[in-house]
Amino acid sequence: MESLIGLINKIQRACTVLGDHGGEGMSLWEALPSVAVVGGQSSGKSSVLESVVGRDFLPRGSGIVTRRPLVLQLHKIERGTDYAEFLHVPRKKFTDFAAVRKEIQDETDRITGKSKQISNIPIQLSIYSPNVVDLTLIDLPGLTKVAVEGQPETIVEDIENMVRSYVEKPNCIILAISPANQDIATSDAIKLARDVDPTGERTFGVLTKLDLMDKGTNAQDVLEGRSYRLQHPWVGIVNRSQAEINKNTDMISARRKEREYFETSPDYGHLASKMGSEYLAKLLSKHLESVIRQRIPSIIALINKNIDELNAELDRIGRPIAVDSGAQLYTILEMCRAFERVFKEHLDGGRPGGDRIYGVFDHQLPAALKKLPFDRHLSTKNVQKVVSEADGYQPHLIAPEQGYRRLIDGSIGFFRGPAEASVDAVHFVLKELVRKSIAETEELKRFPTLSADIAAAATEALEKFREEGRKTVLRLVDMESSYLTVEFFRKLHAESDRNMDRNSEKNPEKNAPPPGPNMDRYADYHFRKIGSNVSAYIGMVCDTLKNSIPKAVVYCQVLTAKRSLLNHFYAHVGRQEKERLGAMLDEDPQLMERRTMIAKRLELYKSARDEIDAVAWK
Ligand SMILES: Nc1nc2c(ncn2[C@@H]2O[C@H](COP(=O)(O)OP(=O)(O)OP(=O)(O)O)[C@@H](O)[C@H]2O)c(=O)[nH]1
Repeated sequence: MESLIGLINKIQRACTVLGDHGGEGMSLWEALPSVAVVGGQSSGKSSVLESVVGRDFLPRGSGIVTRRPLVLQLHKIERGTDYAEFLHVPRKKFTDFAAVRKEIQDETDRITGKSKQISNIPIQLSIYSPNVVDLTLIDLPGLTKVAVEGQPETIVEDIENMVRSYVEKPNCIILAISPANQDIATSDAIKLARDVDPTGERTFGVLTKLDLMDKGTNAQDVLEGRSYRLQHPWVGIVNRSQAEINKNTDMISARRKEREYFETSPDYGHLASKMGSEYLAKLLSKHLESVIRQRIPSIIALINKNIDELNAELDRIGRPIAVDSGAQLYTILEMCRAFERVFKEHLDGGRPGGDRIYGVFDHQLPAALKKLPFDRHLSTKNVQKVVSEADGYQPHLIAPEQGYRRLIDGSIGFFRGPAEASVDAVHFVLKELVRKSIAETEELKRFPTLSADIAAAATEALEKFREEGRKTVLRLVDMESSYLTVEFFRKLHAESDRNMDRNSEKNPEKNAPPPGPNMDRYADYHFRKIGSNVSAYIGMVCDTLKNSIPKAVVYCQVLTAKRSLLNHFYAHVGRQEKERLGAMLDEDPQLMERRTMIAKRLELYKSARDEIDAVAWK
C-alpha cells in the first residue's frame, strides 16, 4: 500500500510537470503539506539534509550555493541500492551521487545562468533508498546578510522573500536550522519562523554543531525548550565536521558517530533517544503524515473545485473535436449553420445591418435618379440636334418618330448607372454582414481556418449573386428601350388636342400657330414640346424603375443569399478528404495549447482524487 507521503509526492511531482509551484491563487501545490528547510548560511542545512538522506549529494562551495528550491522526495524501498531521479531528466536513474550533485549545479545554472541569481522554480529530486523514511523536504537558499562579489545587491532581500513565500503558507512545516555555537536569539531561522508562525505550531527547531560549543557550555536550555518555546520538541544534531567531509567520512559511519555522541554525552544522554538526524527524519515523517491526513478533506475539496472550474473553462473554449471524418464533417456543418443563423438574423432584423439595404432603395437610388442629366439631354437645343440628325435629308412631316425614339433611347441609357450602383451598394452591405456574422458566431471563434473558408465561400457566392443582379437590372433598363408604351403618347396627343380646342374657344387668337411671324419661334416651340413629351415619358419610366430595380436586387441578391449563401460550400465540403477536413478545423494554437493544458490538469486532479480516495480511507 502506498503511504500518504508517497501519495503527496506523486501529486507534487505532477504539479511541477504542470508548472504549478504556487503563486497563482490557490494552487494545488500550495495546498499540499511540505517541509521547508530554512537557516542562515553555514548553519548546517545541507549537512542535515544529507544526514537525513544518508548520502552526499548536495553542491558545496563558498557563497550562495542553493539558488533554486530543491524539492527532495525521499522514498523508502525495501531492498536494493540507492538511486536518484530528477523530474527534468526523465527515465534516468542516477546511482552515482556525485553526478546528482553535478546535475543539481547544472540545472540551477540552467535557469539562473552563471550570474548567481536566484529563481523560485524548484528542482525536483527523488531519492529511493532502504535507508530513508518517506519524507519530502524543500531545501531553500540560506538566509544571508551580505551579497558577495558578483551577486546583485538585492540578493539578500530576494532570498528572504523567496524563503518567506514558502514558509508563510499555512501548509508548510518549517524546519528551522540554527547552529548551537551561536546565540539562539540571533538565529536567522528562528527570527523568520517567529514572524510567520508565532505560536510555533508548525516549526521544528533543529540545533546543529552541538560538538562545536565552547567547553563548559551546553545547549540544554534550547533543547529542553526553555530558551525558545515551540510546540514540537527541539532536536539536536551532530553533523560531520569540515575535516570529516574532507576525509570522505561516509554517512553511515557519521550517523553511528552521532548516535554514540548523544548516548555518551553527559549533557544530552537523558535526551539521547530524541536526538540525531535519524530521529529527526522519523519525527518529521510521522508529523508530515499526520498533517497530510488532517488536510486530506480540504485537499479533496480544492481538487473538486479545480475540476469544476476546469470543466467550465473547457465548455467555454469548446471541447476537443473528434478525429473521424464523419464527426469532423458534422462539426463543420454545425458551424456553417450557426453562421447562417446569425447572418439571417442580420437580414431579418434580429441584429442590426439589414436596414441598410432598405436605405439603398429608399435613399441612394432615388437620389441617384434625381441627379441624372435629363435637363441637358432634353434641352431644346439638344432635342433639335437629335431630331434633325434623325430626320436626315428629309425633315419630318408631322411628328419626328425617329427623333423621339433616339431621344428616349438616349435618356433610358442614363438609368444603367444608378441600376448598377444599387446592385453594388447592396453587395457591399451583404459582404459587410458576412464579415460581421463570422465575427459574431461564437462557435466559430476557435476555428480561424474554417472562419476564413466560410468567409471566402460566402463572398464568392455574393459575387455570383451580384453578377446575376447586375444582369437582371440592366435587362430591366434595356426592356424599357425595347418597347415603348405607345398608350402614353396617344394620351398625350389627345390631351394636347383638347387643350387646343379649349383655348381656341376662349381666345380665338391662340388657335393660331405660336405668336410671331418667323419660323424660328415656331421651331423653338415645336422642339420644346418634343422635349417636354420625352421628359414626361422618361419620368414615367423612372417611376417604374424606381420600383422594379429594388425588386430585382432583392430577388437576385438578398433572397438568394438568405436561402443559399453556402450551398456551393456544402457541396464542396462533402467531397473533401479527411485530411482537408481536419485542416479546416485547425484551431488557434494558443487555444489548443490551453485546452491541452486544461486536459492535463484535469487528468492530474482526477487521478489525484482517485488515488487519495484509494489510500486515505484505508
Ligand atoms: N563539527 C560540526 N561541523 C558542522 C556541523 N554541521 C555543519 N558543520 C560544518 O559547517 C559547515 C557548513 O555546513 P553546511 O551543511 O554546508 O551548512 P549550510 O547551512 O548548508 O551552508 P550554506 O549552504 O553555505 O548556507 C560545513 O563545513 C560543515 O562540515 C556539526 O554539527 N558539527
